[in-house]
Amino acid sequence: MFHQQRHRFSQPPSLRHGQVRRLQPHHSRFGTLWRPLAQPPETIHHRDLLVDSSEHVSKHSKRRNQPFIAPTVPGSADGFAKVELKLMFSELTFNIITRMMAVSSYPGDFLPFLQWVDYNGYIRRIKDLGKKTDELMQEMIDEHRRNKGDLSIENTMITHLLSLQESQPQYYTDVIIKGLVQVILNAGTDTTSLTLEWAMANLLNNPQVLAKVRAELDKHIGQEKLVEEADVAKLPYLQCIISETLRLYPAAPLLVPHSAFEICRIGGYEIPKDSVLMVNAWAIQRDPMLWDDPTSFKPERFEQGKETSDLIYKLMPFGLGRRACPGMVLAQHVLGSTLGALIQCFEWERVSDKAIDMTEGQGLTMPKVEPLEAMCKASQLGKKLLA
Ligand code: HEM
Repeated sequence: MFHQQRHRFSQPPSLRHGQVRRLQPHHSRFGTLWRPLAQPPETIHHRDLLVDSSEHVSKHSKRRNQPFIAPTVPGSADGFAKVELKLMFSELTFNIITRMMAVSSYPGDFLPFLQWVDYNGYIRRIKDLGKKTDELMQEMIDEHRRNKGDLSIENTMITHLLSLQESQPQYYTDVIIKGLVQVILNAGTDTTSLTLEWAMANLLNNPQVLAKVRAELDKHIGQEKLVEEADVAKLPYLQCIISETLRLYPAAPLLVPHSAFEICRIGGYEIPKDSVLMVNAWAIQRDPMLWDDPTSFKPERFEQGKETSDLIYKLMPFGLGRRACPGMVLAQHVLGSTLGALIQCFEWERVSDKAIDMTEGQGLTMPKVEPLEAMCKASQLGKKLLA
């Protein structure tokens, strides 16, 4: 019997790029926060995150007292349960980014903003939402100001920006800080959650790949402990799956527009000064001149020793050069540990025998037209953690 419920989960913030530290819960007036352990082993411990998610409430004040939500999928301990992954991944990445910026989690306040597409009253709605978003971000800043010196917020992005405001008040105004917060939110959430969705869709359509990565996880991590961020380095096939997903489904298929400061030559073409240049990474990453069997999902192509020459010029999901994505390392940590944990904790199947529809939708980022749903059943470790 399938359980048709929707579930959500989230994780703690990854820390600054490349920095991986173990977190411990700290109960403060902001709710349950996660702070680095005084003594590393330098890793985030997912087991610490498994806390009750049943109290997901919409009131802003109440949500603040809520701990992190973990991958709890009711029904999955007894058999296969249906789960909508798109929503889960959106909340997960949104929580990670907001916690990195401000510790608290604000998905309910922002989700309407992410879902504003509507035919009627478009401009008015955008203005209203812009105002609400601005108020919410101003509140994040004011709250940090009121609680200056509080250890629980000492390492958030907003705290660092406010300290820059003290030394350079003309530049780091509240408006600039809100702009930076907004940029990170926009750039970091959708991209990561869409990539997770594409990766899971590919795994569900390629059960042999899923079986192979499960074997890798069993061999290197086992069912006694949950995969941690630091373990991802020991899981080359999982990393190949992430590369292959980003090759076929780059979240920003045209990267972002670049402008030429000077005349330059690219691929034999002269690019006039001030031209706006769009790079079609999607096409380059599927170019039959560059890749064997380019449209097939084959993580093996990235296995050691293969595809090393010129890889940097033909695989560019994070862009290249000095304006390349600054969130790349963070994204890779989140993608690796989230996919690893999902594969370790659950068996996965499609909702029907039909292959998952991989049609790409439109947008600044590249969504999957059909939001991904799947059936999952808790593994031995999953059951233990959910118990
Ligand atoms: C799978 C996840 C992600 C993908 C595929 C991705 C991809 C990209 C791409 C293609 C660009 C433009 C690069 C260029 O101009 O050539 C970009 C820029 C950017 N990304 Fe990401 N990104 C991801 C995750 C993140 C995360 C997690 C963050 C932050 C927490 C982030 C923050 C940014 C920022 C701030 C920029 C603008 C950089 C600039 O203009 O100098 N991204 N990203």
